[in-house]
Amino acid sequence: MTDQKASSELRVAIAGLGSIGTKVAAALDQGIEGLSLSAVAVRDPAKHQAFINGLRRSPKILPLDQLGDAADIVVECAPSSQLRAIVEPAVKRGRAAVVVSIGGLLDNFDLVDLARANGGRIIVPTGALIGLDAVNAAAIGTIHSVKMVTRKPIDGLKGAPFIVQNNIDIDNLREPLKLFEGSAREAAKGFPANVNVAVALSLAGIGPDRTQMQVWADPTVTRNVHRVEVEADSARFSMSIENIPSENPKTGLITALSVIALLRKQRATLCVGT
Ligand SMILES: NC(=O)C1=CN([C@@H]2O[C@H](COP(=O)(O)OP(=O)(O)OC[C@H]3O[C@@H](n4cnc5c(N)ncnc54)[C@H](OP(=O)(O)O)[C@@H]3O)[C@@H](O)[C@H]2O)C=CC1
Ligand SMILES: O=C([O-])CC(=O)C(=O)O
Repeated sequence: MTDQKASSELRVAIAGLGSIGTKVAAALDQGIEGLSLSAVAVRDPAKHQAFINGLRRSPKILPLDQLGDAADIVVECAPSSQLRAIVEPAVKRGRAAVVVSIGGLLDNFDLVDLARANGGRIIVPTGALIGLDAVNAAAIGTIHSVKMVTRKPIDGLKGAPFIVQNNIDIDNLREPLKLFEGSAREAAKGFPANVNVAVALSLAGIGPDRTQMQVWADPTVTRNVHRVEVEADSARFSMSIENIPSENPKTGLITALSVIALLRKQRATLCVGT
C-alpha cells in the first residue's frame, strides 16, 4: 500500500538552489500532497551540501541534463542562461518543465514545439506577478492593450545589461528615473533578471511584442513594484503588486511561493484559480 502510494507520487527535480530553488526544495521536503523531491542540480555541490544534508530526505544530485530521468516535473530555478540546458532534455523525455526564468524562453521558443512533439509541457507560474488568471481569461476574448510599469530599488537593478551597455549611473539617483520604455521582448533582453514577470504577462495575454512596458530605477521604493493595466472586450483591469525582495534583491519573496502553490495544485483535490 505504502509502495503503491509512493510510486504514484509525482517526482520533482529542481535545477538551481538559490533564492527560489531552496524554498521550493524545502517546501517539497516538508511535504506537498502527492509530490516528492527526487533530485537537484547545482553548479557547486560543496556549496549546497549543508542545505541538502538538512533536508529530511536527501535528493539525488544530478547534472542538469539528467534531471528528467529522475523526475516527472523539472523546476527551473537557475539563471536564464541555463534555461535551454534544463528544459530541453526534460521536455524531450516528455516531462513537464516549470520555468521561472521565462524571459529566456523568448529566444528558445522552439522548446515549446519540442515539448509538444514529445508529450512534454512547459508551465509558467504567475511568479512575482499577479492576475495571470484574469489575463488568461481575457485572452479567450480580445485584449486591446496590456501596459506594465516596473519600479525597483537600485540594488534590484544593478548589473542589468541595459544599464551597463548604456553606461547609466543609477548608484547616485535621488529621484525615480525611467530607464526603459518598449516591448516586453526588448525589456527581457535589457533586464533578464528583472522582468520575467513581463514576459509571463505577455505570454498569458497578447504576446511579447504588443505588451508595453516601462522600467524605472526608483530610490524611493524598498519593494519591487509591478503595475499592470489591461484593456479587453470583456473587462478593464488594473493590478499592482509590491514585492518584498528576497535575499536576492532582484527576486521578490513571493516568486518561490508561487511555484510552491503551482506544485500544490498538481495533485490537490480542491483547486482554486485558473
Ligand atoms: N518568473 C518570475 O516571476 C521571476 C523569475 N525570476 C528568475 O528566477 C531565476 C532564479 O532566481 P533566484 O532564485 O532569485 O536566483 P539565484 O541567483 O538566487 O539562484 C540561482 C541559482 O542557480 C544556480 N546555478 C547557476 N548556474 C547553474 C548551473 N549551471 N547548474 C545548476 N545551478 C546553477 C546558482 O548557483 P550558484 O549559487 O553556484 O551561483 C544559484 O544558486 C532567475 O532567472 C530570476 O531572474 C526571479 C524573480 C521572479
Ligand atoms: O521579483 C520580481 O519582482 C520580479 C522579477 O525579478 C522578475 O520578473 O524577474
